[in-house]
Amino acid sequence: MRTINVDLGDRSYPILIGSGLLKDIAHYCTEAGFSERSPLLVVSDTEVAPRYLPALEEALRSHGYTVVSHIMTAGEASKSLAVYEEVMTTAIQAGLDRNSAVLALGGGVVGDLAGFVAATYMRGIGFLQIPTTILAHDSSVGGKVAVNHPLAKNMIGAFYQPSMVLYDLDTLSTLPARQVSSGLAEVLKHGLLVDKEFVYWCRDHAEELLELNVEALGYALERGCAIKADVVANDEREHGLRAILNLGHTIGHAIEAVGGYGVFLHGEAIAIGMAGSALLAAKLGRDTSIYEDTVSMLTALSLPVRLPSEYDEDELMDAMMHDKKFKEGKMTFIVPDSIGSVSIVNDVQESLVREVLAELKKEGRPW
Ligand SMILES: NC(=O)c1ccc[n+]([C@@H]2O[C@H](COP(=O)([O-])OP(=O)(O)OC[C@H]3O[C@@H](n4cnc5c(N)ncnc54)[C@H](O)[C@@H]3O)[C@@H](O)[C@H]2O)c1
Ligand SMILES: O=C(O)C(=O)C[C@@H](O)[C@H](O)[C@H](O)COP(=O)(O)O
Ligand SMILES: [Zn+2]
Repeated sequence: MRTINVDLGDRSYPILIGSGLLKDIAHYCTEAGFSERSPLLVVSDTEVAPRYLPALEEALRSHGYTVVSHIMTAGEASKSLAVYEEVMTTAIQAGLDRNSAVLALGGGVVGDLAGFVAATYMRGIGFLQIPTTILAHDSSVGGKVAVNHPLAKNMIGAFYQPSMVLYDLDTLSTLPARQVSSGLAEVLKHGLLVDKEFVYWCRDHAEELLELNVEALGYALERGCAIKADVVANDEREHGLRAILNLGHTIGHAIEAVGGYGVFLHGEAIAIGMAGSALLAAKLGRDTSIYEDTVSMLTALSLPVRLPSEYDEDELMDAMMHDKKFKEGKMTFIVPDSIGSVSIVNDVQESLVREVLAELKKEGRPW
């Protein structure tokens, strides 16, 4: 088993990555301090629950826990205030109390929504993340929990750390290929931020990663989680450094909101956004090889790097004005300086962003 600690003082917690962890769920709940006298709420979705929920419930009940489960429709469209209210109704009807906990069994959609329920039910109860997608190595760590507003991603949320992240690699074997690539976009992102060697390792092991080779995947998730944990430990509430985790997200979130949630998967939208950030880097005087390398690595992971022509640039610009880094009338972008190093650039000219969007729609090299 691989263990990474998220170092946040009295809110520190471990990320456990390994095979077969779910059968010991009751042990981990006890370790997290969850009481057997208060009901637990498991939140999952219609793809994950049939595969992994019955065994999880049984393992908890056989150790004396009372469990109630809420199964939401799979997909990004469920990350909404309406579904949040439905889960809250389940929690209230099941009699969850202040010593209860929410267990998020699923990908980032389940984790973000269930975490927001945990953060707000009776002003905060216990929370355990059980990620089942590659992408969720990112979403389960760091405590950003939220639901979407139709006009902007993750607009309604909180910072609320889990007590533990329990990453059972066995669950990843049932992921569809498109979800594998989407998750690898955020793995690559973590490398692009701070670790050039890891980026090239990802490129060299792209095939193994896409085939879900357990050794390669275990290492990639451990490295991705470790990079994220380190950034979060240094700037939990995004006063500065943490903004780098948003590489590709200014454009990516706009694509998700404008196209409709779930049309492009989160990792796919972020892949196009990272290609856009690399184009912006070139416009700001960085080496064009950053764009070439970024695009070739995204392509190796079967990720999109082009924006479909029907995406309206005015609508995308409007959506970007709702980005959380749009402050005091200024657009901030995370811009690569080289592979494995980025800067936070404030006050990016709107005209440059429009040029990037136009070029993202074109086939072939922009120069
Ligand atoms: N909180 C954060 O810091 C953070 C970080 C990154 C992304 N996010 C959010 O995460 C979300 C995307 O996460 P995601 O890609 O995991 O999406 P997701 O939760 O929708 O999961 C993707 C799809 O895979 C299915 N699935 C999940 N596990 C499976 C398994 N083991 N086998 C078969 N199918 C499985 C799901 O049912 C879903 O259809 C976005 O909403 C994004 O904004 C949050
Ligand atoms: O944890 C972070 O910080 C991130 O930015 C990670 C992102 O991958 C993630 O998509 C996050 O939800 C975006 O946050 P937001 O504050 O831009 O909504
Ligand atoms: Zn993301």
